[in-house]
Amino acid sequence: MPALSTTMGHEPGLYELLAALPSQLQPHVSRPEDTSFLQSMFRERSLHSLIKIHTRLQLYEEIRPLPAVKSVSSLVSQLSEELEGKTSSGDVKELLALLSRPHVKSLLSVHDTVAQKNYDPELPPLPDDLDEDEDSVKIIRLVKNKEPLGATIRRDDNTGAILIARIMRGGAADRSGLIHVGDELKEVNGIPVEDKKPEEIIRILAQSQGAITFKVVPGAKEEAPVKEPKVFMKALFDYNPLEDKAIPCKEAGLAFKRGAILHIVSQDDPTWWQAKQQGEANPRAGLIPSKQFQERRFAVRQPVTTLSSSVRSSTRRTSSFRRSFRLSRRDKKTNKSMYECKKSELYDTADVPTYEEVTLYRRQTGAKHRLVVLIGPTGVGMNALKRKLLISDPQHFSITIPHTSRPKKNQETDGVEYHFIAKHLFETDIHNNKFIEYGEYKGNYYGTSLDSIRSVLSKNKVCLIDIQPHSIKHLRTAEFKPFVVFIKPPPLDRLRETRQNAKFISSKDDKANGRTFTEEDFQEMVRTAQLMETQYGHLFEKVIVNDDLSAAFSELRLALKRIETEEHWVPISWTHS
Ligand SMILES: Nc1ncnc2c1ncn2[C@@H]1O[C@H](COP(=O)(O)OP(=O)(O)OP(=O)(O)O)[C@@H](O)[C@H]1O
Repeated sequence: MPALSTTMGHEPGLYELLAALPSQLQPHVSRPEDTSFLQSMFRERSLHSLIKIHTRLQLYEEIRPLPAVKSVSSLVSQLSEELEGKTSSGDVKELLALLSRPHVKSLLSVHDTVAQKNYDPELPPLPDDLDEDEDSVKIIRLVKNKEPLGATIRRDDNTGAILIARIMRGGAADRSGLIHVGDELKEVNGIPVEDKKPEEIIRILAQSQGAITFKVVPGAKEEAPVKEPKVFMKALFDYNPLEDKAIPCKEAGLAFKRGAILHIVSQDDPTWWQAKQQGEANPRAGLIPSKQFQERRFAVRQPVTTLSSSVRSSTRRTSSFRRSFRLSRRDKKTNKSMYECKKSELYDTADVPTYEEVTLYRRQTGAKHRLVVLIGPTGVGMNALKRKLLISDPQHFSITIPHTSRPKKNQETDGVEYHFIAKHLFETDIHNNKFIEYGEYKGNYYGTSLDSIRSVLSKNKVCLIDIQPHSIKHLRTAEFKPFVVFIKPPPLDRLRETRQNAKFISSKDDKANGRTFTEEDFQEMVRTAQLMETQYGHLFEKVIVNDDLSAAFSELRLALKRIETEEHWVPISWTHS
């Protein structure tokens, strides 16, 4: 192929690139006819001309020429008039002949249009014989690219008219500002829609490409310009409009995952809100089920399997290390009852995971830290992670001191290993809801009190606790602002590999009883983790898979650093106490 001309001199690189393109593209082109097509395309004179124009335009961008006069046509007609009487000179005759040529006249007129920036088309005058009573009809032309138009339609039950039901915020229809809710649709691309079903109209729209013409009768009241409300919701469930039978228009729906932050731009419709996903570039809002509607739908569904939330007894004593008291210590006798299916349990509608209103929050320097709550199946490594955090920075991290009603041993100090209190006082505290969790082991009570958490937080330290997931809701207050981290076991093969030498009970006290993990332990761990995630996943702000312990620790450390220093989303109710 001959080298392309580089005589323009401005962009030799571009010409060289064009010349080199066919050989560069060679490996990607399989058919010979495609190769010859490419070669002839790059040789094409019009392409070369386009490049020249492009280069010139770039030059103009830099110099930006300004017109000397705005109306050169009138100047020329003045000049022609003055020269009319002096036609004796041959030059004057030639000039007059030139100036009167249609091409030159058109060129001058184009110059004036550009100089005056007069680009608007001239509209024909309105006819004089307009019927005042006739509905004013608007003809609207929208250019449709790949994105949907962002409007939904419905048939009016009384009149049978096809009306615009919704305009999606930020969508093509909304951006045009020409179509409004309540407008009556008469025609699409010249096809009358009165006798058509909404689905048929949608099909016509979907099949149309490029410019679409609508004939509409404007609705009675124009929508007042709406200010986008600043409501942000955290999604507590996964949503896929394509699987939702109730949504009025699947294409208009917005899919999202649990944990997504949604900017709710319209709550006008009590059933279908409009929302945009925070942090996503798409300017068009999509339909999502409203909180109320989603709650109603969920309320009729029963959870298949739930982790029991009522087990309060038969627990083992926790280790001296584990001061944050936890009832899930695996005990062959009690384990079954803790995780069994409770089909009879009524689903608490307050727990229906739909949306939670959130706001951005940044911890002020010196303000109390958020309470760090680790959740996970027994044996997954919560203690190991807490221990690593404590060792990494003992001035910064701390754990709670549990209460017990058992007698103090000689080597123990009250308020160090435990707060030792009498049984009847323990029972009074249980009665007064002073414990976040408590249990009984060999006739003695053990428990973690809310005050023990407060005590750590008031020292301006990060308090680390691990609790049963059903206890989280009692801590979800402005006071504690819990940061809930789910410690998840890796897949079974990785559990077997990484826990070969690990002891089930990790504490010093229980070392004598420590044994290695069995296959049953691993399966139980994975199964429980799945149940926890299904039932309480919406409460987890962070999920860390504890495969390699050091990696899990680094991930946890980083997450904790972030919530201490960076802005992040928290429930709005936590910020105005
Ligand atoms: N990623 C890991 N790789 C290998 N061993 C691990 C890992 N994480 C934890 N372990 C080991 O597994 C055992 C159980 O861990 P740990 O006691 O921290 O679990 P836990 O979640 O606190 O359970 P429990 O609630 O029963 O106390 C310990 O011996 C610990 O050292």
